[in-house]
This record gives sequence, structure tokens and C-alpha cells, in this order.
Amino acid sequence: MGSAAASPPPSGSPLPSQDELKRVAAHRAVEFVEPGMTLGLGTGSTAAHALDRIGDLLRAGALPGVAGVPTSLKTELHASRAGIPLLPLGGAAGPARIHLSIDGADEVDADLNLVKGRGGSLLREKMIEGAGERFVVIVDESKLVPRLGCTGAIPVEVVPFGAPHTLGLIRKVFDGLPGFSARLRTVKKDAAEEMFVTDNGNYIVEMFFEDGIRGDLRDISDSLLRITGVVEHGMFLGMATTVIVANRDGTVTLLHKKK
Ligand SMILES: O=C[C@H](O)[C@H](O)[C@H](O)COP(=O)(O)O
Repeated sequence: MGSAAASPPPSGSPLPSQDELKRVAAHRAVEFVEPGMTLGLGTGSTAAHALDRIGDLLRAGALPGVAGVPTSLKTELHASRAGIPLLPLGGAAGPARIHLSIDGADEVDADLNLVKGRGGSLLREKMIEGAGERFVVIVDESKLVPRLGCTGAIPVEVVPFGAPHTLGLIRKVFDGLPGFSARLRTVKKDAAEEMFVTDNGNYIVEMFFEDGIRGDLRDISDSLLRITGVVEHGMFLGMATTVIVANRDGTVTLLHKKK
């Protein structure tokens, strides 16, 4: 990957909070937005800063003709409150092109492969970001990892019908991989545990790899997608064109996909 770093803030200034870093990365990404563009609108706490910034610029008249395709119901609500005109993906009302998508990530490796979807939005994100011409990822430094799966689960969206059976198939396929385990994601509601349900009405299987994935990511992706009952997974391989990293020292680094 290629990279470019901005200069640090004056010495003596206090270190920015993680949320401030997310905002810095998001605002830098919005600098790529031009009038008339259709955007893929990401989901999560980092992407939320981009939505607010785009909304502010639209209201100020600085981004005429900009519209967005939201990657989740949450983003749809946030973006419409921010005044961003929304479009569906495809169909007569959908845009002819998605020029640029901006979204956060849970992990980014040295080849700009990502883990996304720990918030549960991976399917719509992958559909929209995969359909776009450029995909700019916005993260704070804590998201950079030596191997995918180092800091948490690889989420896998599965159909609810027979979900325990699909979980069993996933376990069978990956049992040989070092430190592997898997479970269905649940959420606490009142005193009870319930299945986590995505915007698409599906469940999530969480795959864990102690110390991250040491196998071939493409092979793992192909094996997962061959399992009947699996809809999509949260490894976004080779999709990011640029990753904007807000560093703890206040600098910003741009990492570009190798041509
Ligand atoms: O499902 C959630 C999305 O993939 C998010 O983009 C990802 O989880 C990163 O979220 P955040 O910016 O809140 O860390």
C-alpha cells in the first residue's frame, strides 16, 4: 500500500479522544465528496461523523446534487435527519453510479483488507460498497491490526431457518484452524438473551480466531460462501481503495490500495 501522512498538531496540545479521531478521519474523507456525487453512506460511530459533515455542507449549499444510498436502517434515519437525499440501490429510482462510499471498519490489515459488521450491517455495506467506484474507509489508529480477527469476531450473516445447523456446518469446516470457535450472536433484552437480528431479518454467527486468522483469507471467504445458509461474511477483501487513519498523535495517514 502507498501512504501519506499529515503533520502533527503543535506540541503541548492534549491528545485527542477516540471519538475526536473518528471525527477527524470522517471529515478528511468528506473532502473527497464533490457536487453531484452519489455516495454509499456507511454505518457506525465513525461513519456517523461523515453523515453529519455531509449534512452540514449540503445545508451550506457546498455540495449541490449530492445524494446517498444508506447501508443500514440506522444510517437511513440518521442521513434523512441530516438532510441527505436518499436513493435505493438499483431499480428505476436507484442511481446509475455510486461514485464514492465512506464507511468505518472494525479492523484493517496491512493489505487494506477489512473486518466489518460487528454492528451487524455487513450485508448492505458489502452490496453498496462493492457496487461503488471508490471506497474510502475511515478509522482511528486502534483499528489497524497485523491479522484480521485479532481484536474480535468475524461476523457471518446466516438465514434464521436452521441457524444452529448452519453454525454446525461452519464449525465443521473451520475446526482445524488454530484457536477457532464460533457461536450465534445474542443480545440481552430485559433479563433474557435473544438472537441478534440484522436489518435483513437474518442472524449473525461470530467466528473467533485466537490471535487472528493465520489461514488464507480468500480460501476462508470461499469456504464460507459455499455453505448453504450463509448469506455473507464481514471480511471485505481487496475492496477498500483508500483508508484514512486518524493517529493518536493527531496526524492523519492516507493508505492507498496497490494498483
Ligand atoms: O456493522 C457495522 C459496521 O460494519 C461498522 O462500519 C463497523 O462496525 C465500524 O463501526 P465503528 O465506526 O462504530 O467502529
